Amino acid sequence: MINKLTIIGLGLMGGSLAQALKQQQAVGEVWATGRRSASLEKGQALGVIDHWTLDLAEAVKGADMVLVATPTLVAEQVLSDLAPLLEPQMVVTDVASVKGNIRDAAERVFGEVPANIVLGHPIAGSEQSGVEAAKVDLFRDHRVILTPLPSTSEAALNKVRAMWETAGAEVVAMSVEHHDVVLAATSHLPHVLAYTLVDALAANGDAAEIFRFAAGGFRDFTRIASSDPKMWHDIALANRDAILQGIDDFTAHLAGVRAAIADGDSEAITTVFTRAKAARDQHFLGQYRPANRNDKS
Ligand SMILES: NC(=O)C1=CN([C@@H]2O[C@H](COP(=O)(O)OP(=O)(O)OC[C@H]3O[C@@H](n4cnc5c(N)ncnc54)[C@H](O)[C@@H]3O)[C@@H](O)[C@H]2O)C=CC1
Ligand SMILES: O=C(O)C(=O)Cc1ccc(O)cc1
Repeated sequence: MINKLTIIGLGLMGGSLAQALKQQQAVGEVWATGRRSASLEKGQALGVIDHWTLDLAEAVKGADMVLVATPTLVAEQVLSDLAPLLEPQMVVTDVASVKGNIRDAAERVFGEVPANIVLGHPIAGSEQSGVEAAKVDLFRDHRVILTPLPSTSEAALNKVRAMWETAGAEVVAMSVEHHDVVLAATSHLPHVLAYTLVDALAANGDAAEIFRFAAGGFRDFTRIASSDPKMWHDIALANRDAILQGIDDFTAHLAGVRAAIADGDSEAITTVFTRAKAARDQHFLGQYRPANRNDKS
């Protein structure tokens, strides 16, 4: 049971968690704070939160759980704003899509990351944002990755784990480094590709004509290009090295496919397409689960 949950940055993530915890009667009161009153007022009107204030100190006073749910680069700043406000009972966690930059920011602020700060990332969401897009079951049957550090207390880790399990998620733990490499490949690179594909097509010729004749595949492939550009700007910079590696590996692979098409090399084209179909079908159609499979979306 959480007595007072404070959400810093009330949007899709924070709002959905608040709704899930309230539905399970697993939280006493939910407070939120942020830069502007509009989303906070909306959250209160929707019944997602009980109280709000623009004053960070008032918002977190007496809280036993603080959720940092701002865009990724803002979360770095929020951790340092929180430093003088930490109380012994308080557990602080976050939902940012990249973990290394926040861990590094916390080390700069605190020296060693305090035992009661548990970094985390729900692998669930959508291209929508804002508290009005919050969904009570957003995390149900999805994974949440926690990236505990040697300094993290077992009690704080268990409290964050229990919170996400109450929201219906399956919690897995991994290192910060592994998280950032895996998510660069499975989430960050696909978003970069979707944004770039749509931008390239829209810039090149008659965009309206292209979108008018787009089939379902184009819609499926590019849905995530409707995601919040500010959020993805932050992710691109926060996980720069792993994303650059992903772009380079992908570019080399694409060059191989380009060459096969240019050469009319049926065997090479068929090999790549067949291998990709088998890999995707095996994973998503559940025909087999690799022993080390440890992420799902
Ligand atoms: N949207 C998604 O599908 C997922 C998002 N995430 C991560 O969760 C975090 C939040 O994402 P969403 O809830 O989707 O975003 P959102 O845009 O719905 O909510 C973010 C909230 O933070 C507030 N905010 C912005 N700057 C602030 C500041 N300086 N101080 C206080 N509040 C501030 C915004 O006003 C907004 O209310 C991001 O770090 C994102 O990378 C993680 C998993 C999935
Ligand atoms: O919209 C989608 O399909 C997503 O991929 C949502 C998402 C966005 C950011 C994350 O860090 C995790 C999940």
